[in-house]
Amino acid sequence: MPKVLDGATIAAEIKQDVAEEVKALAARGVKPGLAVVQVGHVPASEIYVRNKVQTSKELGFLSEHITPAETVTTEEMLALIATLNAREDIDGILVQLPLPKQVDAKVLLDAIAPEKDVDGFHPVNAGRLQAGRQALAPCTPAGVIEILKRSGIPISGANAVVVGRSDIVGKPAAMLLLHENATVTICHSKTRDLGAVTRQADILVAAIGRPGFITPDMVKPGATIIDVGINRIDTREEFDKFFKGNDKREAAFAKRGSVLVGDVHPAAFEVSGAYTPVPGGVGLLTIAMLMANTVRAAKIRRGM
Ligand SMILES: Nc1nc(=O)c2c([nH]1)NC[C@@H]1CN(c3ccc(C(=O)N[C@@H](CCC(=O)O)C(=O)O)cc3)C=[N+]21
Repeated sequence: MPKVLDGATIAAEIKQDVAEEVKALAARGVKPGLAVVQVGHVPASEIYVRNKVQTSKELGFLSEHITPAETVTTEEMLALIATLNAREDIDGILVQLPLPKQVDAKVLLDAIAPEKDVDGFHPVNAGRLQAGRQALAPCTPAGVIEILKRSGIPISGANAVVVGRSDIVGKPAAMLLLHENATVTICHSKTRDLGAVTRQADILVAAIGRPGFITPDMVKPGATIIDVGINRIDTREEFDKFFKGNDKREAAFAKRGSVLVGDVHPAAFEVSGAYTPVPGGVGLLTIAMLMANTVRAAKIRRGM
């Protein structure tokens, strides 16, 4: 039976560590400050943002939830970011994605002061990460490394295969794995004979954004699978592709009319030695690492 790498347990450990650091900072008169900017009402953003704001409050941060209207302009957003950049009490700025189409997301993300960029999306942080300098790394890939380390899965010397090359997940995950001395391969939609490559993986990171894309034949028996995908399934046909005969998921589907599935087909997990479930895996780590990044940003920026 494969081992389930429980995101909730590991996230709780990280948050415990962050809480200790917050206590030590408080003794020195410092409170980490996080500003979460949420534009308009993207249904998917509601849960995530609520979770981020709530967690930062629980940990004793100064927490600000800023909610510009759906109709906000790029100029207005730039003015907001300039204000947050200048504020002494704010250590981290997060602009929740996606943004409405009249707002130029790239221009905005590039305007966030790199030392306050707790998402690790700024090109300066991407460059620092790749150059092996002190950097704020993107939260999801940082969470992937934490899961592996805290679960005692050896990274050094392992064959790590990352499927997906996004700037937010795939690329930085590959870089972080490389820094941990894995032998890293990045695959994508043009990769020839993808299964032959993924079957070499001791650590398989799935960050494609397509439900159940990784099938059992693509997995080396005993491999560790980290499933980064979060896809909502809301038709019976799709449901049956992944969860036919699964009573627990059936109940969830009946209750809410939808369920989440990762980028890995549930049957592929059965071939693995250990895997992160969806939900309850990497997503929870993303939030915990945002908290860790904010404390780190506070310490660096305040010279501590
Ligand atoms: N600037 C920015 N930074 C982000 O980090 C960012 C973003 N924009 N836009 C959207 C994505 C998505 N994201 C998630 C965070 C937590 C869960 C999470 O907690 N998931 C839980 C619950 C999932 C559920 O029940 O819906 C789980 O996987 O178990 C998922 C996804 C952060 N993102």
